[in-house]
Amino acid sequence: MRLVLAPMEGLADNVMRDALTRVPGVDWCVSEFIRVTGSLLPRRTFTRVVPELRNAARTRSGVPVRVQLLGSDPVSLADNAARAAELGAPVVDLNFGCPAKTVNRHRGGAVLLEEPELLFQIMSEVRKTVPAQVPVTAKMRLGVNDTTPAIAAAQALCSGGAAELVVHARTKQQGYRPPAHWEWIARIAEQVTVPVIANGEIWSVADYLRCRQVSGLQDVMIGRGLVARPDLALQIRSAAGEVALWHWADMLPILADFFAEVRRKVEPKHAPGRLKQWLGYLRRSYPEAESLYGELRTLLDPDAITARLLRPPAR
Ligand SMILES: Cc1cc2nc3c(=O)[nH]c(=O)nc-3n(C[C@H](O)[C@H](O)[C@H](O)COP(=O)(O)O)c2cc1C
Repeated sequence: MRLVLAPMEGLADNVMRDALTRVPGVDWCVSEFIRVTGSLLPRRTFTRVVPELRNAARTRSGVPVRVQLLGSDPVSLADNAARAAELGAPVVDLNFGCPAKTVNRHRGGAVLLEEPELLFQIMSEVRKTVPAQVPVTAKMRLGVNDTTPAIAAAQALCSGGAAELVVHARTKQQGYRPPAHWEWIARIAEQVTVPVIANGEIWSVADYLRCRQVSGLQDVMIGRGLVARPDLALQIRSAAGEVALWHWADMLPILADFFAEVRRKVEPKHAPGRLKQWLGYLRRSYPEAESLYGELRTLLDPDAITARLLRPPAR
């Protein structure tokens, strides 16, 4: 079983990846996408989005981080993929799932799913250019407005040389609206010869088990579910899958460190917002997060927030 932290631009940055991988259970992370628009990007662009490249492409807890690129031009994607590999990316991942309007308008992300020939060209050019020992993988949705392109897109990516596919089981039009259509992951997996990883709407062990049953796959990528429940991978790994192995008190030092890192790396005016963003997810899983989230409205002084996080729980 492989459990992966999903790439999430603006949410799972390196500070969040560091925090989430302090809880055991995640096999690897995928970086936020690096947008490739035609030129060879400077090395600093890669290390800005993926600072882990300076740490042998690992989070502080030693979990590998793969580098994700987004674009539509085969040659410049290939050149930038080769640069990512040269900088130490263990795997280069290509994003064919982004639904963002500006990205799609510039022919990137999910819209390319309707162009299997271009998908093939991109993947083969990138595969040809990146050193053979560095796998190239892809992340896709099921289509743009409907699922018609799903199988052809997956096959094109695999024929082009993708070593693995992550399938986010929704179309672009479905955005992030539940449910995720895991049955489509099974259909795709039947039609390709590379390993497939299931993705979409796994928030609990029960969701994982249902996804496994419907998709027929053990390996999953989890995004928002891990932000909301940082021990979800650990729970899934626990034999019964029902015991909470991580408690709210275990989260507090991680939250305090996360906030300290955010204060070091993010503009001060955005720092409390970042903590609030995470607490917004955590309160789905931990009732204790609710009061902290409520207090943040009045508690905008960063030192007070840190002190509050580290205060021993009331008896
Ligand atoms: C805030 C946010 C940002 C995202 N950014 C990316 C991204 O940079 N690259 C990518 O391939 N997918 C991105 N995604 C999609 C996720 O990787 C994942 O496919 C999606 O959230 C479904 O998984 P989940 O239900 O487990 O969250 C993003 C999702 C969210 C919510």
